[in-house]
Amino acid sequence: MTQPFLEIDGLAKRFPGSKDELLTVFENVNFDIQKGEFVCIIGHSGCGKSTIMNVLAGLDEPTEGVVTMDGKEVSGPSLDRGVVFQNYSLLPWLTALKNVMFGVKARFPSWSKERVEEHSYEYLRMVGLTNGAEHRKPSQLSGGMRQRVSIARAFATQPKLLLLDEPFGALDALTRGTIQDELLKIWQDSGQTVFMITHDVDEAILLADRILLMSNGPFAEVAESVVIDIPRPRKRAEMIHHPAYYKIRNHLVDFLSRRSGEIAASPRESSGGRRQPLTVRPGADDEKPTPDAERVRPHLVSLAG
Ligand SMILES: Nc1ncnc2c1ncn2[C@@H]1O[C@H](COP(=O)(O)OP(=O)(O)OP(=O)(O)O)[C@@H](O)[C@H]1O
Repeated sequence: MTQPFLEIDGLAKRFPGSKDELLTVFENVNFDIQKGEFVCIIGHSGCGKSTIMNVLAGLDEPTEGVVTMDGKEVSGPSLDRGVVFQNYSLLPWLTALKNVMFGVKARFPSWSKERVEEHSYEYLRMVGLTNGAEHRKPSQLSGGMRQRVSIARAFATQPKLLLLDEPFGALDALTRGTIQDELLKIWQDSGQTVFMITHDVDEAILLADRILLMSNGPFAEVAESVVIDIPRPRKRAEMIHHPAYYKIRNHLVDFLSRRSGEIAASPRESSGGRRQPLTVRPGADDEKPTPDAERVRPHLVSLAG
């Protein structure tokens, strides 16, 4: 078997807690991502999604475990990994265009200024920011516009791995839909690998090949890897009629509303082995009608064996 593009092996993160105790946010987190995959991660607030993303970005170190990308251990940030945070992280003294150009110049140092500008402008156009907004500084833009600049900057640098931390949270529904479509186009054309945090199950089903589900913290785990068996290209309006759609959706909602807490409350295994998430295909068992959510029996396949 070929080595996965991204390997997360035995990851744990502990912070100093109250008194002398350590707060274990998550531990024994193991999963792989193949080259070109689009993977979303969902879990309740505080389970450690952003911490995992920061470790993948090389911006934070795990307490235990290793992340390997393209066969090399991740240690520190790299232009091969582009990050879009919830809080934009733009350079306040530069215009929107110059913010994007800054990233592009660093990524492609041999390009001429004209090429850098043209390329940056193209990505700002994709996110709908070329009507004068490109010459404004972040303080002169709305929150949603700033977020679009930061999305354009990450996409324009064409990293091998795109890390997106709730990138569309601040956008109105219409803009969000447009940028989701652009993201899918860019991803499909570029063969980039995407890892994205979202709280929106419909967004995750629309975008992802697989959705990782995290149980509640502390001691959170990546419990399941849900395969989205809905063919591409996916269109919002048509996708909801696909037989797999509500089975997947029910499965995700059931996990978030019930099982994420049950897993957290159950005794932890102390086997010490590399615990892989269960691969679940709720959409694969579509021969029998399933009239209500409670009766959906996902087809479970364990990767652990
Ligand atoms: N520097 C830190 N020091 C102490 N605790 C921290 C630190 N950073 C994060 N935490 C704790 O780690 C836990 C996980 O935080 P993280 O931001 O990764 O969660 P999340 O799943 O991304 O949450 P959200 O969905 O709300 O963004 C939280 O309990 C948080 O308080």
